[in-house]
Parts: sequence; structure tokens; C-alpha cells
Amino acid sequence: MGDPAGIGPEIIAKAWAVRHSAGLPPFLAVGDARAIEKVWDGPTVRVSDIGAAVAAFDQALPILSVDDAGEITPGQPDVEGARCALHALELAVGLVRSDAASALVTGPVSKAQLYDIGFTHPGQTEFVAERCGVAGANAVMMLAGPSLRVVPITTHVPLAAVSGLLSIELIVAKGRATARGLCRNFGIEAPRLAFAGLNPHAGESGSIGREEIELIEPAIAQLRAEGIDATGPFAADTLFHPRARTAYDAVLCCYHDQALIPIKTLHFDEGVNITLGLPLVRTSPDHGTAFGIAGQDQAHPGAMIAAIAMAGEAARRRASLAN
Ligand SMILES: NC(=O)C1=CN([C@@H]2O[C@H](COP(=O)(O)OP(=O)(O)OC[C@H]3O[C@@H](n4cnc5c(N)ncnc54)[C@H](O)[C@@H]3O)[C@@H](O)[C@H]2O)C=CC1
Ligand SMILES: NCC(=O)COP(=O)(O)O
Repeated sequence: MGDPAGIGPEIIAKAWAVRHSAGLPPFLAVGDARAIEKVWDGPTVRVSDIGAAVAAFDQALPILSVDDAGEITPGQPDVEGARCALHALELAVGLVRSDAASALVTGPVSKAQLYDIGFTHPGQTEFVAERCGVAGANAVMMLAGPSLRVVPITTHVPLAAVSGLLSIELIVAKGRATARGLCRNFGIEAPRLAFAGLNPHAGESGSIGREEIELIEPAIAQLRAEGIDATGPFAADTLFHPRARTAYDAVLCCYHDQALIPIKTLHFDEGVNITLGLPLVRTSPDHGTAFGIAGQDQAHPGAMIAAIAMAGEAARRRASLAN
């Protein structure tokens, strides 16, 4: 459910309300049931296992309730809410890791609130990866919309640290995991990866920065030697217009905003955050807690609906690959 004071509860309820027209697979919410009941007056049912959730899904939104969020006031996050969000995340990861559920869809959490309670991971991506025993470099944050998929190679780090964090090994690891993830989760058999440069004009042959020559080009060469269709580095400013987007299946970007500005500009109400490289399927709406509108019935559920739909499709595709 994410932070109980954010818009997570509302968009889950709104997704349930359109479950038939959106063709969503059965799902249950994990979190404090009161957070949903405060912002929505539709039918809910508290369940204690997945079987009960599936049986109830048609009639009411099933909730595996973690009743420990304290006083919940939409728009006003606090420490108890952050602890409840983390507790719910841990429970939900366990349900999927144990195969009781087929996929994990996380709600938006407040990173600042989580850091305040001692959360040491940059985000939920790295937390879930660790719980699955996957090294951070091999877990890929992909943001996907109908006409664009992007991957930030570095994620929640200060911009000033990006250049020092980029390495040939990291770029190759992200490229490999992205190619494999596009195949397993999206059914793209020979994915085309484009790499963005870090510097203006992709470094202008080294005169505006050397990361392209020293790091990105050698990484692309290594990926190509492994049979992966990797191209670039391209100047980031001309990578996202409609014609450019027909030439690749995903763009790997050097830092967070280089990737997230184009996807949120194009697909804010339908963007999905999917973690590649995990043994399980994890998706999330590609937006945050939106505390400023929580509890006001203003939250658009589109990205949550798309995240649930993508999780269902990826789980089905992976199951068919395994058989
Ligand atoms: N996957 C996750 O858990 C994510 C969590 N966050 C967290 O969210 C918190 C707030 O971050 P912000 O940068 O303010 O981003 P945000 O996405 O929460 O809000 C940015 C703007 O978009 C609006 N907005 C967001 N989702 C909306 C929706 N579904 N319908 C209508 N309007 C919507 C908000 O009202 C606000 O004006 C931060 O603490 C951040 O850590 C941010 C991104 C992803
Ligand atoms: N901006 C994307 C984002 O914050 C995703 O974070 P998380 O899914 O790793 O928690």
C-alpha cells in the first residue's frame, strides 16, 4: 500500500473499482485497512490468506491488514506510518517469495520518512533486490510506458556523485540485466538497447567530458561482444523524440532525471516502475506519495492500474517460459 498517509490507499481502491473494465488479475492490498477506509467508501474485506482474497475479490477489495499505522491523517506522514509501510512491504515480499502470490506491486513510499526510521536502502528497488539475494548492480529500475522504456544506471544518488559511480562493470551489468529482463517480462526476444551519453553532445569526441570514451563505449563494445544489440552513446537531448523512439526497445541513461523526465513527460498517468533482474515480478506506479492531494479524491489511478496489469502480464509470461 505504501505510505498510509499518501495516495497509495486511494489508487489501490480506484484500481479495484475498475478491475473488470481494466481486465485486472485478482489482487489484495497489504497495509493498514483503515488507510483505505478513510479515503474510500467502497466494499473492503479483511483477509488472512491469498485463498480468501481470491474468493472475495469479485465482491470487495481484499486487505491483508497491518493494523499498526497509528493515527492516519491523509497528507500528514509520520514515523508510525513509515514503519507500517515497511512492515507491509516486508510481508508482501514474503508472500511473493514463498509463491503464495505471483507478483508484487508496491505503493508509493516516502523515502525521507523511511530514512528517518533507519531504512538504509536508496529505495524499494534495492530493498526487494536484497531480500531476493540479488546484488544492486544486477537489479535494474526500468520505467515503462506505452511508447518508451528507460533505465537509470545510477538511481537515488546526488548528481555530483554520478560520474564517480559510473563504471564499465556497472554499465555492462545493467545492460545485461535489461536485455534479459526485456525478454523475460516483455517477450522481446532480441532487445535493442540504446545508451545515452552523460555529457552534452555525448562528450563531443572527448572535448566536453570523457565518460563516453572511457566508460560507456567500452561497456557497449563488451555487450555487443556478448551478442546484445547495444548502441550509442547518443546525445541524450535527441534520444526521445518520436522518430528516435522507434529505433530501440529501451534507453539506458546515466542518472535518474535523464531517464525519468522523458518518461514522466510522456506517460505520467500510465508509467510503471518495474524491477528487472529479480527472481520475482515487482512493479510500482511511477509516481510518489503525492501528500499534497492525499485524501481529496484527486489521485489519478492510471499508473497503479498499469502497474497491476503489467505485473499480471509479466508473471504469466515468466510462468510460460518456465514450462
Ligand atoms: N516508488 C515510490 O515509492 C516513489 C516514491 N516517491 C516519494 O514520494 C514523495 C513525494 O515525491 P514527489 O517528488 O513530490 O513526487 P510525487 O509523484 O509524489 O508528486 C509530484 C506531483 O505529481 C502529483 N501526482 C503524483 N501522483 C499523482 C497521481 N496519481 N494523480 C494525480 N497527481 C499525482 C502530485 O500531486 C505532485 O503535484 C517523496 O518522498 C519520494 O521519495 C517518489 C517517486 C516514487
Ligand atoms: N523515482 C523513482 C523511484 O523513486 C522509485 O523508487 P523505488 O521503487 O526504488 O522505491
